[in-house]
Amino acid sequence: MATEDIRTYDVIVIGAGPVGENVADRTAAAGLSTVVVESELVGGECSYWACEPSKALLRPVVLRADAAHIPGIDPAVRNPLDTEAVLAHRDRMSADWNDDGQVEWLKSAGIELLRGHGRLAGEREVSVETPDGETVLLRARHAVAVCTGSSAALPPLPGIDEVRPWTSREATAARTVPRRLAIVGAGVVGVEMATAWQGLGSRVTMLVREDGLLPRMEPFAGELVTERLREAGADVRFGVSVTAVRRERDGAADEVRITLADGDEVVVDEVLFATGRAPRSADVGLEAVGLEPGEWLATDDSLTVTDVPGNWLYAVGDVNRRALFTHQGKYQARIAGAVIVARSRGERPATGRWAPHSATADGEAVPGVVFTDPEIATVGLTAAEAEREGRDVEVVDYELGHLAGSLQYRPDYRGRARILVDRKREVVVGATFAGPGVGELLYSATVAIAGEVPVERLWHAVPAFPTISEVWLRLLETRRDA
Ligand SMILES: Cc1cc2nc3c(=O)[nH]c(=O)nc-3n(C[C@H](O)[C@H](O)[C@H](O)COP(=O)(O)OP(=O)(O)OC[C@H]3O[C@@H](n4cnc5c(N)ncnc54)[C@H](O)[C@@H]3O)c2cc1C
Ligand SMILES: NC(=O)c1ccc[n+]([C@@H]2O[C@H](COP(=O)([O-])OP(=O)(O)OC[C@H]3O[C@@H](n4cnc5c(N)ncnc54)[C@H](O)[C@@H]3O)[C@@H](O)[C@H]2O)c1
Repeated sequence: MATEDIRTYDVIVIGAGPVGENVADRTAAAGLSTVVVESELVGGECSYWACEPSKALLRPVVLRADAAHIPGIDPAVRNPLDTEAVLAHRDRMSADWNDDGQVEWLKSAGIELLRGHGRLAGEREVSVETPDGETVLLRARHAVAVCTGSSAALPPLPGIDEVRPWTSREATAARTVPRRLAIVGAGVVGVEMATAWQGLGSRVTMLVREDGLLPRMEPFAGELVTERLREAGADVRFGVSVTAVRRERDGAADEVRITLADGDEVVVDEVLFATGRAPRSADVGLEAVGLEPGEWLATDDSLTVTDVPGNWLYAVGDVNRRALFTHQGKYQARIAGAVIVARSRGERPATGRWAPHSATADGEAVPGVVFTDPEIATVGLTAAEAEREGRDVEVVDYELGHLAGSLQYRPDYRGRARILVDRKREVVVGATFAGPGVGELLYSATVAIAGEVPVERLWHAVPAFPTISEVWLRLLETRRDA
Protein backbone atom coordinates (compact mmCIF):
# COMPACT_ATOMS: atom_id res chain seq x y z
CA MET A 1 0.00 0.00 0.00
CA ALA A 2 1.49 3.37 -1.00
CA THR A 3 2.03 5.87 1.79
CA GLU A 4 2.56 9.60 1.40
CA ASP A 5 5.55 11.26 2.95
CA ILE A 6 6.23 15.01 2.51
CA ARG A 7 9.75 16.47 2.78
CA THR A 8 10.98 20.03 2.22
CA TYR A 9 14.41 21.08 0.87
CA ASP A 10 15.82 24.28 -0.55
CA VAL A 11 16.65 22.62 -3.88
CA ILE A 12 15.42 19.47 -5.64
CA VAL A 13 17.42 18.00 -8.51
CA ILE A 14 15.81 15.31 -10.70
CA GLY A 15 18.51 13.08 -12.22
CA ALA A 16 21.93 12.30 -10.76
CA GLY A 17 23.90 12.20 -13.99
CA PRO A 18 27.08 14.28 -14.23
CA VAL A 19 24.94 17.39 -14.64
CA GLY A 20 22.53 16.82 -11.74
CA GLU A 21 25.47 15.96 -9.49
CA ASN A 22 27.14 19.26 -10.35
CA VAL A 23 24.04 21.41 -9.83
CA ALA A 24 23.61 19.77 -6.42
CA ASP A 25 27.30 20.25 -5.61
CA ARG A 26 27.07 24.00 -6.19
CA THR A 27 23.84 24.52 -4.21
CA ALA A 28 24.92 22.28 -1.32
CA ALA A 29 28.32 23.99 -1.18
CA ALA A 30 26.49 27.31 -0.71
CA GLY A 31 24.61 25.89 2.27
CA LEU A 32 21.27 25.15 0.56
CA SER A 33 19.71 21.84 1.61
CA THR A 34 19.69 19.75 -1.57
CA VAL A 35 18.17 16.41 -2.54
CA VAL A 36 18.89 14.51 -5.74
CA VAL A 37 16.36 12.01 -7.12
CA GLU A 38 17.75 9.16 -9.22
CA SER A 39 15.85 6.30 -10.85
CA GLU A 40 18.84 4.24 -12.06
CA LEU A 41 22.53 4.73 -11.22
CA VAL A 42 24.13 7.81 -9.67
CA GLY A 43 26.56 8.99 -12.36
CA GLY A 44 24.06 8.77 -15.22
CA GLU A 45 24.51 7.76 -18.83
CA CYS A 46 28.04 9.16 -19.05
CA SER A 47 29.56 6.92 -16.37
CA TYR A 48 27.97 3.61 -17.35
CA TRP A 49 26.68 3.64 -20.97
CA ALA A 50 28.33 6.55 -22.77
CA CYS A 51 31.59 8.50 -22.22
CA GLU A 52 33.45 6.17 -19.86
CA PRO A 53 32.79 2.74 -21.40
CA SER A 54 33.09 4.03 -24.97
CA LYS A 55 36.44 5.69 -24.33
CA ALA A 56 37.69 2.54 -22.54
CA LEU A 57 36.81 0.49 -25.65
CA LEU A 58 38.40 3.03 -27.99
CA ARG A 59 41.70 3.76 -26.24
CA PRO A 60 43.32 0.34 -26.94
CA VAL A 61 42.09 0.43 -30.56
CA VAL A 62 43.42 3.93 -31.24
CA LEU A 63 46.67 3.37 -29.34
CA ARG A 64 47.31 0.25 -31.40
CA ALA A 65 46.64 2.16 -34.63
CA ASP A 66 49.23 4.77 -33.60
CA ALA A 67 51.77 2.26 -32.34
CA ALA A 68 51.47 0.05 -35.43
CA HIS A 69 53.19 2.85 -37.37
CA ILE A 70 56.04 3.56 -34.95
CA PRO A 71 59.26 1.72 -35.81
CA GLY A 72 60.37 -0.60 -33.04
CA ILE A 73 56.90 -1.03 -31.58
CA ASP A 74 55.08 -2.04 -34.74
CA PRO A 75 55.80 -5.80 -34.65
CA ALA A 76 54.59 -6.02 -31.05
CA VAL A 77 51.17 -4.58 -31.82
CA ARG A 78 50.27 -6.41 -34.99
CA ASN A 79 48.44 -9.20 -33.17
CA PRO A 80 44.69 -8.85 -32.60
CA LEU A 81 43.68 -7.12 -29.39
CA ASP A 82 43.01 -9.26 -26.34
CA THR A 83 39.27 -8.58 -26.40
CA GLU A 84 38.61 -10.13 -23.00
CA ALA A 85 41.16 -7.82 -21.43
CA VAL A 86 39.69 -4.81 -23.23
CA LEU A 87 36.14 -5.67 -22.13
CA ALA A 88 37.35 -6.22 -18.55
CA HIS A 89 39.07 -2.81 -18.70
CA ARG A 90 35.79 -1.31 -19.98
CA ASP A 91 33.94 -2.93 -17.05
CA ARG A 92 36.38 -1.41 -14.55
CA MET A 93 36.15 2.03 -16.18
CA SER A 94 32.34 1.77 -15.85
CA ALA A 95 32.73 0.86 -12.14
CA ASP A 96 31.12 -2.50 -12.98
CA TRP A 97 27.80 -0.61 -13.23
CA ASN A 98 27.89 -0.07 -9.49
CA ASP A 99 27.36 3.46 -8.15
CA ASP A 100 28.68 3.01 -4.58
CA GLY A 101 31.61 5.36 -5.27
CA GLN A 102 29.41 8.15 -6.57
CA VAL A 103 26.87 7.68 -3.76
CA GLU A 104 29.76 8.07 -1.31
CA TRP A 105 30.78 11.29 -3.09
CA LEU A 106 27.24 12.70 -2.82
CA LYS A 107 27.31 11.98 0.89
CA SER A 108 30.70 13.66 1.31
CA ALA A 109 29.36 16.75 -0.48
CA GLY A 110 26.38 16.97 1.90
CA ILE A 111 23.82 16.09 -0.79
CA GLU A 112 20.90 13.83 0.04
CA LEU A 113 20.00 11.03 -2.39
CA LEU A 114 16.48 9.74 -2.88
CA ARG A 115 16.24 6.73 -5.16
CA GLY A 116 13.14 6.61 -7.31
CA HIS A 117 11.38 8.09 -10.31
CA GLY A 118 10.77 11.84 -9.99
CA ARG A 119 7.92 13.79 -11.59
CA LEU A 120 7.03 17.45 -11.31
CA ALA A 121 3.77 17.66 -9.37
CA GLY A 122 3.12 21.41 -9.43
CA GLU A 123 4.97 24.61 -8.60
CA ARG A 124 8.14 23.70 -6.61
CA GLU A 125 6.82 20.18 -6.05
CA VAL A 126 8.20 16.80 -7.12
CA SER A 127 6.53 13.48 -6.54
CA VAL A 128 8.88 10.51 -6.23
CA GLU A 129 7.89 6.89 -6.71
CA THR A 130 10.44 4.93 -4.69
CA PRO A 131 11.62 1.39 -5.56
CA ASP A 132 9.55 -0.04 -2.67
CA GLY A 133 6.33 1.44 -4.06
CA GLU A 134 6.06 4.44 -1.75
CA THR A 135 5.32 7.98 -2.91
CA VAL A 136 7.35 10.80 -1.43
CA LEU A 137 6.28 14.38 -2.07
CA LEU A 138 9.19 16.80 -2.17
CA ARG A 139 8.72 20.55 -1.77
CA ALA A 140 11.40 23.04 -2.74
CA ARG A 141 11.81 26.40 -1.02
CA HIS A 142 13.78 27.78 -3.96
CA ALA A 143 14.32 25.64 -7.05
CA VAL A 144 13.77 22.43 -8.96
CA ALA A 145 16.34 21.43 -11.60
CA VAL A 146 15.38 18.86 -14.23
CA CYS A 147 18.61 17.06 -15.23
CA THR A 148 17.13 13.89 -16.69
CA GLY A 149 19.37 13.70 -19.76
CA SER A 150 18.59 11.97 -23.04
CA SER A 151 18.16 8.48 -24.42
CA ALA A 152 18.71 6.90 -27.82
CA ALA A 153 16.14 7.86 -30.47
CA LEU A 154 15.09 4.99 -32.75
CA PRO A 155 13.51 5.57 -36.18
CA PRO A 156 9.99 4.17 -36.64
CA LEU A 157 11.04 1.37 -39.01
CA PRO A 158 9.01 -1.74 -39.75
CA GLY A 159 10.37 -4.57 -37.57
CA ILE A 160 12.45 -2.40 -35.25
CA ASP A 161 10.61 -3.47 -32.08
CA GLU A 162 11.15 -7.19 -32.77
CA VAL A 163 14.78 -6.95 -33.83
CA ARG A 164 16.17 -5.99 -30.39
CA PRO A 165 18.55 -3.44 -31.91
CA TRP A 166 21.62 -2.18 -30.14
CA THR A 167 21.42 1.43 -28.96
CA SER A 168 24.34 3.30 -27.43
CA ARG A 169 23.68 1.35 -24.20
CA GLU A 170 24.23 -2.09 -25.74
CA ALA A 171 27.07 -0.80 -27.93
CA THR A 172 29.01 0.38 -24.88
CA ALA A 173 28.08 -2.46 -22.49
CA ALA A 174 28.14 -5.56 -24.77
CA ARG A 175 29.88 -8.59 -23.29
CA THR A 176 30.77 -10.32 -26.56
CA VAL A 177 32.10 -9.12 -29.90
CA PRO A 178 29.52 -9.66 -32.67
CA ARG A 179 31.02 -11.24 -35.78
CA ARG A 180 29.12 -8.82 -38.06
CA LEU A 181 27.81 -5.47 -36.85
CA ALA A 182 25.80 -2.97 -38.89
CA ILE A 183 25.68 0.64 -37.72
CA VAL A 184 22.99 3.05 -38.89
CA GLY A 185 23.96 6.72 -38.44
CA ALA A 186 27.05 8.81 -39.18
CA GLY A 187 27.21 10.96 -36.04
CA VAL A 188 29.64 10.73 -33.15
CA VAL A 189 28.14 7.58 -31.63
CA GLY A 190 28.18 5.82 -35.02
CA VAL A 191 31.82 6.58 -35.87
CA GLU A 192 33.17 5.95 -32.38
CA MET A 193 31.40 2.62 -32.10
CA ALA A 194 32.44 1.64 -35.65
CA THR A 195 36.08 2.34 -34.72
CA ALA A 196 35.82 0.43 -31.44
CA TRP A 197 34.04 -2.71 -32.67
CA GLN A 198 35.97 -2.96 -35.96
CA GLY A 199 39.13 -2.73 -33.84
CA LEU A 200 37.84 -5.41 -31.49
CA GLY A 201 37.26 -7.85 -34.35
CA SER A 202 33.73 -7.24 -35.69
CA ARG A 203 33.18 -6.83 -39.40
CA VAL A 204 31.46 -3.43 -39.33
CA THR A 205 29.11 -2.17 -42.05
CA MET A 206 28.11 1.48 -41.76
CA LEU A 207 24.80 2.39 -43.40
CA VAL A 208 24.78 6.15 -43.83
CA ARG A 209 22.06 8.18 -45.50
CA GLU A 210 24.33 11.23 -45.94
CA ASP A 211 27.29 11.38 -48.35
CA GLY A 212 29.90 11.43 -45.61
CA LEU A 213 30.60 10.69 -41.95
CA LEU A 214 30.23 13.32 -39.20
CA PRO A 215 27.96 15.43 -41.44
CA ARG A 216 27.75 18.39 -39.07
CA MET A 217 31.53 18.89 -39.01
CA GLU A 218 34.07 20.15 -41.55
CA PRO A 219 33.98 17.64 -44.46
CA PHE A 220 37.67 16.73 -44.11
CA ALA A 221 36.98 15.31 -40.61
CA GLY A 222 34.57 12.69 -41.91
CA GLU A 223 36.78 11.98 -44.93
CA LEU A 224 39.79 11.14 -42.76
CA VAL A 225 37.75 8.90 -40.45
CA THR A 226 36.22 7.14 -43.48
CA GLU A 227 39.68 6.50 -44.91
CA ARG A 228 40.94 4.95 -41.69
CA LEU A 229 37.80 2.89 -41.09
CA ARG A 230 38.03 1.46 -44.60
CA GLU A 231 41.74 0.71 -44.13
CA ALA A 232 40.81 -1.13 -40.94
CA GLY A 233 38.38 -3.27 -42.97
CA ALA A 234 35.02 -1.62 -42.35
CA ASP A 235 32.45 -1.39 -45.14
CA VAL A 236 31.30 2.26 -45.11
CA ARG A 237 28.33 2.92 -47.40
CA PHE A 238 26.90 6.36 -48.18
CA GLY A 239 23.55 7.48 -49.57
CA VAL A 240 21.75 4.38 -48.33
CA SER A 241 18.55 4.24 -46.34
CA VAL A 242 17.20 1.41 -44.30
CA THR A 243 13.55 0.56 -44.95
CA ALA A 244 12.96 -2.47 -42.71
CA VAL A 245 14.69 -4.82 -40.28
CA ARG A 246 13.91 -8.32 -39.10
CA ARG A 247 15.62 -10.92 -36.92
CA GLU A 248 15.67 -14.51 -38.14
CA ARG A 249 16.83 -17.73 -36.66
CA ASP A 250 18.72 -19.61 -39.37
CA GLY A 251 19.78 -22.96 -37.91
CA ALA A 252 21.94 -22.16 -34.91
CA ALA A 253 22.48 -18.59 -36.11
CA ASP A 254 20.39 -15.66 -34.98
CA GLU A 255 20.68 -13.04 -37.72
CA VAL A 256 19.41 -9.56 -38.42
CA ARG A 257 18.34 -8.86 -42.01
CA ILE A 258 18.36 -5.20 -43.00
CA THR A 259 16.50 -4.13 -46.12
CA LEU A 260 17.79 -1.06 -47.96
CA ALA A 261 15.78 1.29 -50.17
CA ASP A 262 17.49 -0.05 -53.33
CA GLY A 263 16.30 -3.57 -52.46
CA ASP A 264 19.72 -4.76 -51.27
CA GLU A 265 19.88 -6.74 -48.02
CA VAL A 266 22.59 -6.65 -45.36
CA VAL A 267 22.81 -9.62 -43.01
CA VAL A 268 24.51 -9.16 -39.64
CA ASP A 269 24.54 -10.51 -36.11
CA GLU A 270 23.65 -7.17 -34.47
CA VAL A 271 22.52 -3.76 -35.67
CA LEU A 272 23.27 -0.52 -33.81
CA PHE A 273 20.98 2.43 -34.35
CA ALA A 274 23.13 5.49 -33.64
CA THR A 275 20.43 7.81 -34.92
CA GLY A 276 20.45 10.64 -32.41
CA ARG A 277 18.98 11.36 -28.99
CA ALA A 278 15.55 12.09 -27.49
CA PRO A 279 14.99 14.04 -24.26
CA ARG A 280 14.12 12.00 -21.15
CA SER A 281 11.12 14.18 -20.51
CA ALA A 282 8.16 11.98 -21.45
CA ASP A 283 7.49 10.94 -17.86
CA VAL A 284 8.76 13.76 -15.64
CA GLY A 285 5.42 15.45 -15.00
CA LEU A 286 5.86 18.30 -17.49
CA GLU A 287 2.08 18.43 -17.90
CA ALA A 288 1.80 19.46 -14.21
CA VAL A 289 3.57 22.75 -15.01
CA GLY A 290 1.90 23.38 -18.37
CA LEU A 291 4.61 21.92 -20.61
CA GLU A 292 4.37 19.23 -23.29
CA PRO A 293 5.70 15.80 -22.17
CA GLY A 294 8.46 14.40 -24.37
CA GLU A 295 9.76 17.80 -25.52
CA TRP A 296 13.24 19.26 -25.09
CA LEU A 297 13.10 21.88 -22.31
CA ALA A 298 13.84 25.38 -23.58
CA THR A 299 15.82 27.65 -21.27
CA ASP A 300 17.41 31.08 -21.33
CA ASP A 301 21.15 31.50 -20.78
CA SER A 302 20.68 31.27 -17.00
CA LEU A 303 19.24 27.75 -17.55
CA THR A 304 15.83 28.89 -16.27
CA VAL A 305 12.96 27.20 -18.13
CA THR A 306 11.47 29.96 -20.24
CA ASP A 307 7.86 28.78 -20.48
CA VAL A 308 7.19 28.42 -16.74
CA PRO A 309 6.73 31.63 -14.72
CA GLY A 310 8.32 32.29 -11.34
CA ASN A 311 12.02 31.53 -11.98
CA TRP A 312 11.95 28.32 -9.94
CA LEU A 313 12.31 25.66 -12.67
CA TYR A 314 15.65 24.95 -14.34
CA ALA A 315 16.60 22.46 -17.07
CA VAL A 316 20.27 21.59 -17.26
CA GLY A 317 22.33 19.21 -19.43
CA ASP A 318 21.19 17.06 -22.34
CA VAL A 319 17.48 17.58 -21.58
CA ASN A 320 17.68 21.24 -22.72
CA ARG A 321 19.39 20.32 -26.03
CA ARG A 322 21.81 23.27 -25.82
CA ALA A 323 24.95 21.12 -26.18
CA LEU A 324 24.88 17.35 -25.66
CA PHE A 325 28.23 16.87 -23.92
CA THR A 326 29.14 16.04 -20.34
CA HIS A 327 31.61 18.90 -20.00
CA GLN A 328 29.13 21.44 -21.41
CA GLY A 329 26.33 20.14 -19.18
CA LYS A 330 28.64 20.48 -16.18
CA TYR A 331 29.44 24.05 -17.24
CA GLN A 332 25.70 24.74 -17.35
CA ALA A 333 25.38 23.07 -13.94
CA ARG A 334 27.96 25.39 -12.37
CA ILE A 335 26.06 28.36 -13.80
CA ALA A 336 22.58 27.08 -12.88
CA GLY A 337 23.83 26.32 -9.35
CA ALA A 338 25.17 29.86 -9.01
CA VAL A 339 21.90 31.34 -10.36
CA ILE A 340 19.84 29.32 -7.86
CA VAL A 341 22.09 30.45 -5.00
CA ALA A 342 21.91 34.10 -6.10
CA ARG A 343 18.10 34.07 -6.34
CA SER A 344 17.82 32.27 -2.97
CA ARG A 345 19.63 35.29 -1.47
CA GLY A 346 17.32 37.74 -3.19
CA GLU A 347 20.04 38.80 -5.65
CA ARG A 348 19.48 39.33 -9.37
CA PRO A 349 21.57 36.98 -11.51
CA ALA A 350 24.38 38.68 -13.41
CA THR A 351 23.42 37.92 -17.00
CA GLY A 352 24.66 39.19 -20.37
CA ARG A 353 27.34 37.93 -22.73
CA TRP A 354 30.12 36.10 -20.81
CA ALA A 355 28.62 37.19 -17.46
CA PRO A 356 28.99 34.81 -14.46
CA HIS A 357 25.34 33.68 -14.63
CA SER A 358 25.08 33.24 -18.39
CA ALA A 359 26.00 30.07 -20.30
CA THR A 360 27.41 32.09 -23.21
CA ALA A 361 29.84 29.37 -24.26
CA ASP A 362 26.89 27.13 -25.26
CA GLY A 363 26.36 29.41 -28.24
CA GLU A 364 29.95 30.32 -29.08
CA ALA A 365 32.55 27.88 -27.87
CA VAL A 366 31.37 24.29 -27.41
CA PRO A 367 34.37 21.94 -27.59
CA GLY A 368 34.00 18.31 -28.62
CA VAL A 369 36.41 15.48 -29.29
CA VAL A 370 35.55 12.42 -31.37
CA PHE A 371 37.85 9.67 -30.11
CA THR A 372 38.33 7.87 -33.43
CA ASP A 373 41.41 7.12 -35.55
CA PRO A 374 42.18 9.90 -36.27
CA GLU A 375 40.80 12.05 -33.48
CA ILE A 376 38.57 14.96 -34.43
CA ALA A 377 38.52 18.03 -32.22
CA THR A 378 36.10 20.89 -32.84
CA VAL A 379 35.09 24.15 -31.18
CA GLY A 380 33.02 27.08 -32.39
CA LEU A 381 31.79 27.45 -35.95
CA THR A 382 32.42 25.37 -39.06
CA ALA A 383 32.79 27.11 -42.44
CA ALA A 384 29.32 25.92 -43.48
CA GLU A 385 27.74 27.26 -40.28
CA ALA A 386 29.51 30.61 -40.72
CA GLU A 387 28.17 30.81 -44.27
CA ARG A 388 24.64 29.92 -43.15
CA GLU A 389 24.80 32.64 -40.51
CA GLY A 390 26.16 35.18 -43.01
CA ARG A 391 29.34 35.69 -40.96
CA ASP A 392 32.32 37.35 -42.66
CA VAL A 393 35.11 34.88 -41.85
CA GLU A 394 38.44 33.93 -43.33
CA VAL A 395 39.03 30.16 -43.56
CA VAL A 396 42.63 29.09 -42.96
CA ASP A 397 43.75 25.47 -43.50
CA TYR A 398 46.99 23.64 -42.75
CA GLU A 399 48.07 20.03 -43.37
CA LEU A 400 49.08 18.61 -40.00
CA GLY A 401 51.34 16.04 -41.66
CA HIS A 402 53.79 18.84 -42.55
CA LEU A 403 54.72 19.49 -38.93
CA ALA A 404 57.85 18.10 -37.30
CA GLY A 405 55.80 17.39 -34.17
CA SER A 406 53.23 15.34 -36.12
CA LEU A 407 55.91 13.23 -37.79
CA GLN A 408 57.50 12.56 -34.40
CA TYR A 409 54.06 11.54 -33.13
CA ARG A 410 53.44 9.09 -35.97
CA PRO A 411 55.64 8.96 -39.10
CA ASP A 412 52.68 8.32 -41.44
CA TYR A 413 50.75 11.25 -39.90
CA ARG A 414 47.80 12.47 -41.93
CA GLY A 415 45.56 15.28 -40.71
CA ARG A 416 44.29 18.74 -41.24
CA ALA A 417 43.55 21.85 -39.20
CA ARG A 418 41.19 24.69 -39.97
CA ILE A 419 40.54 27.93 -38.16
CA LEU A 420 37.93 30.56 -38.94
CA VAL A 421 38.91 34.17 -38.28
CA ASP A 422 36.23 36.83 -37.95
CA ARG A 423 37.43 39.50 -40.39
CA LYS A 424 35.98 42.47 -38.53
CA ARG A 425 36.88 41.48 -34.98
CA GLU A 426 40.18 39.75 -35.87
CA VAL A 427 39.48 36.86 -33.48
CA VAL A 428 39.15 33.11 -34.00
CA VAL A 429 35.52 31.93 -34.05
CA GLY A 430 35.94 28.29 -35.05
CA ALA A 431 38.57 25.55 -35.11
CA THR A 432 38.69 21.94 -36.27
CA PHE A 433 41.67 19.65 -35.90
CA ALA A 434 41.63 16.18 -37.45
CA GLY A 435 44.58 13.93 -36.76
CA PRO A 436 46.06 11.50 -34.23
CA GLY A 437 46.40 13.02 -30.76
CA VAL A 438 44.69 16.34 -31.52
CA GLY A 439 42.18 16.07 -28.66
CA GLU A 440 44.62 17.64 -26.23
CA LEU A 441 45.07 20.62 -28.62
CA LEU A 442 41.47 21.62 -28.32
CA TYR A 443 41.69 23.62 -25.12
CA SER A 444 44.07 26.08 -26.80
CA ALA A 445 41.43 26.82 -29.44
CA THR A 446 38.70 27.02 -26.79
CA VAL A 447 40.71 29.61 -24.85
CA ALA A 448 41.35 31.58 -28.06
CA ILE A 449 37.61 31.68 -28.86
CA ALA A 450 36.14 32.15 -25.36
CA GLY A 451 38.87 34.67 -24.52
CA GLU A 452 38.39 36.48 -27.84
CA VAL A 453 42.17 36.66 -28.08
CA PRO A 454 43.15 39.04 -30.90
CA VAL A 455 44.97 37.20 -33.69
CA GLU A 456 47.75 39.78 -33.36
CA ARG A 457 48.38 38.55 -29.80
CA LEU A 458 48.37 34.87 -30.85
CA TRP A 459 51.72 35.54 -32.57
CA HIS A 460 53.16 35.94 -29.08
CA ALA A 461 51.77 32.58 -27.87
CA VAL A 462 54.74 30.49 -28.95
CA PRO A 463 54.14 26.74 -29.39
CA ALA A 464 56.93 24.39 -28.29
CA PHE A 465 58.99 22.53 -30.88
CA PRO A 466 58.41 19.78 -31.96
CA THR A 467 54.77 19.51 -30.88
CA ILE A 468 51.57 19.32 -32.91
CA SER A 469 50.58 22.65 -31.33
CA GLU A 470 52.99 24.31 -33.78
CA VAL A 471 50.00 24.14 -36.09
CA TRP A 472 48.92 27.45 -34.50
CA LEU A 473 52.04 29.18 -35.81
CA ARG A 474 51.66 27.59 -39.26
CA LEU A 475 48.01 28.70 -39.45
CA LEU A 476 49.01 32.28 -38.61
CA GLU A 477 51.80 32.17 -41.21
CA THR A 478 49.46 30.70 -43.84
CA ARG A 479 47.00 33.54 -43.21
CA ARG A 480 49.74 36.18 -43.31
CA ASP A 481 51.17 34.86 -46.58
CA ALA A 482 47.85 34.25 -48.33
C1 LIG B 1 27.82 6.50 -26.59
C2 LIG B 1 27.98 7.90 -26.04
C3 LIG B 1 29.24 8.39 -25.78
C4 LIG B 1 29.40 9.68 -25.28
N1 LIG B 1 30.66 10.13 -25.06
C5 LIG B 1 30.85 11.38 -24.59
C6 LIG B 1 32.14 11.88 -24.34
O1 LIG B 1 33.15 11.19 -24.58
N2 LIG B 1 32.27 13.12 -23.85
C7 LIG B 1 31.19 13.91 -23.60
O2 LIG B 1 31.37 15.05 -23.16
N3 LIG B 1 29.93 13.47 -23.82
C8 LIG B 1 29.74 12.22 -24.31
N4 LIG B 1 28.47 11.76 -24.51
C9 LIG B 1 27.33 12.61 -24.13
C10 LIG B 1 27.09 12.50 -22.59
O3 LIG B 1 26.89 11.15 -22.23
C11 LIG B 1 25.90 13.33 -22.17
O4 LIG B 1 26.03 14.64 -22.68
C12 LIG B 1 25.79 13.38 -20.65
O5 LIG B 1 25.64 12.09 -20.11
C13 LIG B 1 24.63 14.27 -20.23
O6 LIG B 1 24.55 14.31 -18.85
P1 LIG B 1 23.15 14.56 -18.10
O7 LIG B 1 23.48 14.55 -16.64
O8 LIG B 1 22.48 15.71 -18.71
O9 LIG B 1 22.28 13.29 -18.47
P2 LIG B 1 22.48 11.74 -18.16
O10 LIG B 1 23.90 11.36 -18.08
O11 LIG B 1 21.60 11.05 -19.15
O12 LIG B 1 21.88 11.56 -16.70
C14 LIG B 1 20.51 11.74 -16.44
C15 LIG B 1 20.15 10.99 -15.18
O13 LIG B 1 18.80 11.25 -14.85
C16 LIG B 1 18.17 10.06 -14.42
N5 LIG B 1 16.72 10.22 -14.62
C17 LIG B 1 16.08 10.38 -15.81
N6 LIG B 1 14.76 10.55 -15.59
C18 LIG B 1 14.58 10.49 -14.24
C19 LIG B 1 13.44 10.62 -13.40
N7 LIG B 1 12.22 10.86 -13.89
N8 LIG B 1 13.61 10.50 -12.06
C20 LIG B 1 14.83 10.27 -11.54
N9 LIG B 1 15.95 10.16 -12.30
C21 LIG B 1 15.82 10.29 -13.62
C22 LIG B 1 18.79 9.00 -15.28
O14 LIG B 1 18.65 7.72 -14.72
C23 LIG B 1 20.26 9.47 -15.34
O15 LIG B 1 21.00 8.94 -14.27
C24 LIG B 1 28.27 10.48 -25.03
C25 LIG B 1 26.98 10.00 -25.28
C26 LIG B 1 26.83 8.72 -25.79
C27 LIG B 1 25.45 8.20 -26.05
N1 LIG C 1 33.00 11.96 -27.90
C1 LIG C 1 31.91 12.63 -27.55
O1 LIG C 1 31.96 13.71 -26.98
C2 LIG C 1 30.56 12.05 -27.85
C3 LIG C 1 30.45 10.70 -28.19
C4 LIG C 1 29.19 10.20 -28.50
C5 LIG C 1 28.08 11.02 -28.42
N2 LIG C 1 28.22 12.30 -28.06
C6 LIG C 1 27.03 13.19 -28.03
O2 LIG C 1 25.87 12.45 -28.27
C7 LIG C 1 25.07 13.10 -29.24
C8 LIG C 1 24.30 12.07 -30.03
O3 LIG C 1 25.14 11.38 -30.96
P1 LIG C 1 24.53 10.53 -32.14
O4 LIG C 1 25.66 10.07 -32.97
O5 LIG C 1 23.57 9.53 -31.60
O6 LIG C 1 23.60 11.58 -32.91
P2 LIG C 1 23.87 12.57 -34.12
O7 LIG C 1 22.67 13.43 -34.16
O8 LIG C 1 25.21 13.20 -34.01
O9 LIG C 1 23.91 11.65 -35.42
C9 LIG C 1 22.80 10.91 -35.81
C10 LIG C 1 23.03 10.26 -37.16
O10 LIG C 1 21.96 9.37 -37.40
C11 LIG C 1 21.40 9.66 -38.69
N3 LIG C 1 19.98 9.32 -38.67
C12 LIG C 1 19.00 9.87 -37.90
N4 LIG C 1 17.82 9.28 -38.18
C13 LIG C 1 18.07 8.34 -39.12
C14 LIG C 1 17.25 7.39 -39.82
N5 LIG C 1 15.96 7.32 -39.60
N6 LIG C 1 17.85 6.59 -40.73
C15 LIG C 1 19.18 6.68 -40.96
N7 LIG C 1 19.99 7.53 -40.35
C16 LIG C 1 19.45 8.37 -39.44
C17 LIG C 1 21.66 11.13 -38.88
O11 LIG C 1 21.54 11.43 -40.26
C18 LIG C 1 23.09 11.23 -38.32
O12 LIG C 1 24.03 10.78 -39.26
C19 LIG C 1 26.03 13.92 -30.07
O13 LIG C 1 25.40 15.11 -30.49
C20 LIG C 1 27.17 14.21 -29.15
O14 LIG C 1 27.04 15.50 -28.59
C21 LIG C 1 29.43 12.84 -27.78
